[in-house]
Formats: sequence, C-alpha cells, structure tokens
Amino acid sequence: MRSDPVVQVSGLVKRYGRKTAVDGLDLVARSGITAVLGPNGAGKTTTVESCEGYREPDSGTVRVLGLDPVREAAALRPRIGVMLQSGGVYSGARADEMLRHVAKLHARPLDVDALIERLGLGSCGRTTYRRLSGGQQQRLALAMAVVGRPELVFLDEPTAGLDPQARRATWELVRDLRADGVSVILTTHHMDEAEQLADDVAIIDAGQVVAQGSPDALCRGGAENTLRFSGRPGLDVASLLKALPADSTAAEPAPGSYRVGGKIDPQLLATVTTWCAQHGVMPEKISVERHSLEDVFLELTGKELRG
Ligand SMILES: Nc1ncnc2c1ncn2[C@@H]1O[C@H](COP(=O)(O)OP(=O)(O)OP(=O)(O)O)[C@@H](O)[C@H]1O
Repeated sequence: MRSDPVVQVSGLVKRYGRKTAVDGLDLVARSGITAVLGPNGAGKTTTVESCEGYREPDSGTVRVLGLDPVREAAALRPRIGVMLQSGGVYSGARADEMLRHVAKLHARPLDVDALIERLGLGSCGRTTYRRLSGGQQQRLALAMAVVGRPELVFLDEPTAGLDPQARRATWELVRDLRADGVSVILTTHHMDEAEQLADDVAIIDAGQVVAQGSPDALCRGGAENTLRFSGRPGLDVASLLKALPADSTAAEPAPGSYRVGGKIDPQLLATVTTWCAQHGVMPEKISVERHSLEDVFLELTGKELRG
C-alpha cells in the first residue's frame, strides 16, 4: 500500500475567460513518481500550477501535502520544489551563484557541487543564466527545484529539448530523488519517460483525468492486445474466428502470418492452440503483443502527443 496522498485534487475547475482549461478534474498522487501525460492544451500545466499555488481554482479543492497551496502557501513553499518551464530566474546572475543562493534558503540543502557535477553543469557555473544553452537552463532549473531537499517536486517537462545524455542524467536524478523518499509529479510529452520513471501515470484530456494507474496496469487494462502466430498459409480464419469469443478478430495479414485481436488471456490462447490442434496446424512463433503506453494514450485521447 502506498502512503497518504501527496496531492489530492477534487473537482478542479479553472477557466481563462470563456475557455475552460480544467473541467472538474480529480487526481490523487501518492508517494513515488507520478507522470502527468496529455496532448497539448489538455490542462496539465494549469493543474500543476494550481497545485503549486500559482493559480487559484474557480471551484474544487486542491491539497498538497495536506495543505491548501494558495491559503497555506507560506507553510507549503519550503516543503516543495518547483521547476518551471521558463522564467523565475534573474538572467544576469551566474548559474552557480543562483544555485548556492537557493541552497542557502533551505535548512538541509543538497551538496551544490555534487549536484552541479551530476547534471553536467560543471563547465557553466560562471556563465550567466542568459548565456546558458536551452538545455543548460533546463538543467539549472531542475537543480534549483531539488537543491532544497523538498518532500515533493513538481517538474514541468524536465527533459524537453535535452540531448539523450542529459535526459539520462535527469532520469537518474529523478530516480535518486525517489530513493531518497522525495515524491515527484512530472509532466511529460515522452511516453518512454513515463514508462521508465513513473510509478503512476495520469492521462489528462480536455481538462479531465481520463485514465490513471501504473504504466503496467494501463497497458494491460482496457486496451486490447494482439496475439500473433505463424502456420501454413491459407488457414481458414473464418473458422478460427468462430471458435473465438465475440469481439475478437482474426486475420492473415501476410501469407502464413496470423493475427488475433481481442482480450488476450490464457483462455483465448488455449482456444487458439486447440483450434490449431484440431486443424493439424503447428502454430509457431506464438507471441502476445502488449499495447504500449503510447497506444493506450492514442486510444483514450485520439491524439498524438504533440498536436
Ligand atoms: N494564461 C492563459 N490565458 C488563457 N488561456 C490559457 C492560459 N493558460 C492556458 N490557457 C489555455 O488553457 C488550456 C490548457 O492549457 P495548459 O497550458 O494547462 O495545457 P497543457 O496540457 O499544459 O498543454 P501543453 O502540453 O501545450 O503545455 C489551453 O487551451 C490553453 O490555451
């Protein structure tokens, strides 16, 4: 059983003028890493900013570490770390100065030099913020969010625009945070990032959470999977289909290559092999293809991640 919620959002509504950005959203995040996925404009940033206390809900409630992020901001701020997509940094300040300054504001900061090294920022300590590359600015923002050893960190697209090496370094840091007992809420457009890092994934579309669960559960649940096998060409797929439960599909997309779609469970596998046995077919290369998180995402939202 995972612990008490670190974030609890109930019926959150947030409008910008006539645009409803968040539309009665419910979200519970527990300790560990929670990834928030959704197409462009789904309401991820608005939701996260409401949790950070930057936006006041039009209705609904938000609790972060049990506190109201707007009314109890003073108590909450020292306990959370926030990585913004941009801004919040004086562009003339040096990278290392800024990080040391933020570290001093906290009682038990991380070792600044180790953090700089960890994120590959060693070469740019004396560089002013405005002269850092986009990826370096990104990593500095991450360092500033975590240096105070918060209980909970919000990371908004922490690896957007990073090269593969910097992405991996960021993933390692996020995993270390979890190992240290820090909870992480991260928004991302990268399915592999959610699959690699998250204990829990919430998919947001049109201002609501449309699915939530572990990456594994999301891939297993709801979405149908595919069973493939090889056999001699020209098998009677109509006969196979008759043996299968309703709502299944059976096809021979290429000669001798068969695909069965539907709820693939041990019973269905037994039905297929029994049918093969009855028809003197030796099924070869039987495999079950699980849907990826990306498949699940597309199925639920009907949209590509970058819309
Ligand atoms: N300050 C604002 N004023 C007006 N509309 C806004 C504002 N901020 C966001 N919106 C609108 O609210 C909706 C939700 O935006 P939000 O930034 O929360 O989505 P998102 O899921 O984070 O998107 P993205 O993946 O593109 O960052 C969008 O339609 C956006 O255009």
